Amino acid sequence: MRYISTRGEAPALAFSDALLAGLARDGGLYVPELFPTFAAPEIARLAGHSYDEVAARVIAPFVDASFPPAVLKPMLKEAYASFRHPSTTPLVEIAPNRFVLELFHGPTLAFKDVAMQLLGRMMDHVLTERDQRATIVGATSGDTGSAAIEAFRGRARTDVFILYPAGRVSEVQRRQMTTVPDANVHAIAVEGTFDDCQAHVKAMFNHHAFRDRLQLAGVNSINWARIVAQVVYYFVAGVALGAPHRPVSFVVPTGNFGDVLAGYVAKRMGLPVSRLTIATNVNDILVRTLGTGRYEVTGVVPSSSPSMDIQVSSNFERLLFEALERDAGALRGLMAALAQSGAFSPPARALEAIRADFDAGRADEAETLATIAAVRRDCGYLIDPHTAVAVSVAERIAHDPHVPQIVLSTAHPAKFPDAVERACGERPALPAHLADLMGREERTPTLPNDLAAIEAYVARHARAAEPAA
Ligand SMILES: Cc1ncc(COP(=O)(O)O)c(C=O)c1O
Ligand SMILES: N[C@@H](CCOP(=O)(O)O)C(=O)O
Repeated sequence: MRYISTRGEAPALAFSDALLAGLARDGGLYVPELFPTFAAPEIARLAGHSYDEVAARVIAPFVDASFPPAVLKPMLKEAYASFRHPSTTPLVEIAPNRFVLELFHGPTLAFKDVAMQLLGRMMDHVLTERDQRATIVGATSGDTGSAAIEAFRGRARTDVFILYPAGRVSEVQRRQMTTVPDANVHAIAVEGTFDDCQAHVKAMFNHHAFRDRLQLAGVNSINWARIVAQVVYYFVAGVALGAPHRPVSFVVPTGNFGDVLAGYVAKRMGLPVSRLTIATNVNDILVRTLGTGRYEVTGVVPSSSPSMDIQVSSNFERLLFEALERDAGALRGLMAALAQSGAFSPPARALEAIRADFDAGRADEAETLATIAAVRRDCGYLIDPHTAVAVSVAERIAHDPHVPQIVLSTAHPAKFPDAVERACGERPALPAHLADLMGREERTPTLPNDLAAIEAYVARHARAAEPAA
């Protein structure tokens, strides 16, 4: 399997090279040359296997010679051994034929751990094979950062620099990043929004001299390995609820579009997915795009689901590439319009292709908080604000009641105790391994919203230019 850039002007790479490359050198995102497919009997045979066994089968067609089964299988076993639930990603029925897929049983209490626990091991493996170091730069609206820090802390071959928007993540999220004492970890507060942080990360990749000198690598969902690891739980949940013998649908709390894109990939691989519903908070650029046909960036509005306070939805580019029938020139045109005027209008046939697979809905603040309260009252079940956005949309979107509807639960409620308490009067406690989080010492520089200042900081603290130990 080779990986090509959505912008069509970067060299095609093998999996391990795409894993370390992050953003393609033409500014695009890597995608597989083609989507591997599973026939219905192969999908049926996934039933009854553990999470890591299913992962080994789903991921195998995407990787290269660095990850033969003898490497990949134990790596997956070890990655998911850190999850606190024996099923890794269990399903809970909250209404007839409506299920919550709990993705937050990993070490940092968000769905990002599912991919990041694997990505950390994969990168370390390739860097060791090549006797290389890397400087990881990432942007976070709260959860990618802590998951990446947890996955890479203390690793000899990597330094991790995470940019987060100052004052725009929850206190638990911030402390999960800023209280990690390992010397290779740098959690940096940036005086801007998540979109600013993500733009700085992409700009560092597009600054080729800087990128090469520091041996930059990416752990955001610009990294294809993140997407692949997330495809697994769509198969796990779908098969548990009757696929391939019957279709299932998914409702996905969405910001940067990595998670719901993984659902689309699962569908392209043969999982019978009837609908993929994009659920957003008031930062609803994707809902507006599907509704009006115009992708138009407006200002970010802070919400009680801060991880989804995103306007520039990075992975939408991968979907557009597919919807444009992989016409990289056409995609470059849309991305140039976005860079120039903050907006573009996909051609009608691309929009039609997107609407054939996706629905979209949004939940405002009142709806989100009311949903937390209602689910607690009616089901005795506590959900976080991101999950609540999706449950709220799931309840309102047109849907075939015979098709199981799976709502992705992307974070543990204890990551957002203030919002949950405001909604239902109950303050969820952190699990035992984080019980003393609020008392731990923080370490976090604040930098201006300025690329040069951020690059200077990274260059001063990264060890990548030194020879590997
Ligand atoms: C808790 C939570 N829910 C939902 C999302 C949105 O996921 P994505 O960015 O993959 O669309 C995020 C951020 O990625 C998140 O941290
Ligand atoms: N919501 C995310 C934003 C970054 O998304 P990613 O999937 O591209 O890493 C976060 O919590 O940081």
